Amino acid sequence: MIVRSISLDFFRNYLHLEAGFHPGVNVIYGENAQGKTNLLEAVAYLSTASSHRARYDRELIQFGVDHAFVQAQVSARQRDFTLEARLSRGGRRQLFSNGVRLKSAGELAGVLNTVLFCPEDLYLIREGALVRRRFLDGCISQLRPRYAEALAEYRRLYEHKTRILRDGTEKPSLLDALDEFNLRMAQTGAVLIHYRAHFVKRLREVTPAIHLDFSGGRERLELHYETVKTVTDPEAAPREILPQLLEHQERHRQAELESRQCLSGPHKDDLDVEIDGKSAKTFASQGQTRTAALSLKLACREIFFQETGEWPVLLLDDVLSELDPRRQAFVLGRITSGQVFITCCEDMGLGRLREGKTFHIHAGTLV
Ligand SMILES: Nc1ncnc2c1ncn2[C@@H]1O[C@H](COP(=O)(O)OP(=O)(O)OP(=O)(O)O)[C@@H](O)[C@H]1O
Repeated sequence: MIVRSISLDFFRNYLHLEAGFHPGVNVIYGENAQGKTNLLEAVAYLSTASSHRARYDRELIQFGVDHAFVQAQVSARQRDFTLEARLSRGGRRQLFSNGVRLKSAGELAGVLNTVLFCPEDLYLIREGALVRRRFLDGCISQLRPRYAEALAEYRRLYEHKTRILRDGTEKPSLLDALDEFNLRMAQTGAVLIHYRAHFVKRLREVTPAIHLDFSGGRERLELHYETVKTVTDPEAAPREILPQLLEHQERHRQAELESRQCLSGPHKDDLDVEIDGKSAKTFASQGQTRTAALSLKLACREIFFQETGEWPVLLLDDVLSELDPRRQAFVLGRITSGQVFITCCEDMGLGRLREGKTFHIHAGTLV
């Protein structure tokens, strides 16, 4: 899939931008705080309807303005699409594909897939479980619209149940709804566990070989999906997982009431990474955890290709300058096909690696 061009209005620090891209490598360089990441963020938004660094859509709208528009011409599945996002400070965002309003964000991923890689991702292994869950959720949501819907539903239920537990002591009648919320969370949670287990299975097929190659044949990487303890087979059908989740909830009922927190469910899942049989989070060096994080991201890109038959658009935001020359060479050697956007502070001559185009961004304009 290829983003042929983009047009931005009032998006972050861009008053108006029109840019045509190369199907190969697009290097975007400029000084700090000029709008390089904002441009990648706009491309990513058209595939996930979310931003890796904004909590709310309104953060993407230019200061002092009420609306922002992002539009791109995309080629995918041998067809051309015009994808558009209209953001509004007061109202709901609207998404369009070829002028037709989309019902859900998941429909964008049916056209455009992106894999974004930024310096924070280098801490994927070291940080808490939340970042690894986000990594899994981001990948699976793009591949499986049903997962994205279940995830959104689970988040809504989680927020609601948390409020019930928090306010239940002062207002005991709220607790009457607890059983209903437990059942719905277990039903939706079973779907999440099933999809996560299958995606981790794919990661286990692809990532170790990349990591072995990356570490010069020295390190063996293993991945384990960790979920609710009572689930015996996370790859099983959701209906088989459901009673096991209900059992876990029941066992933790009292503890949830006492702590006023949701303690049972896949919102505590983790992806455990081991290098040579030892937990990478606890024992691996900084270099090893970086290599493992890069391997996971590159594996994700390859799984997208296997699933869709097309390379997702790769967005490398400032990540190359964070890597030593050997890791830089490995990453660049691995991405010999598909469209890539690379941001950096100076023209590193990366465009010469493959055919491409170089853009100089200054103060939200193309120089
Ligand atoms: N909603 C907004 N409206 C206007 N400007 C914004 C908005 N959000 C962010 N900015 C500004 O956009 C500018 C550019 O941000 P961006 O993150 O794209 O920089 P960058 O070129 O990637 O820099 P760096 O190399 O430091 O990562 C910043 O100065 C920031 O203040």
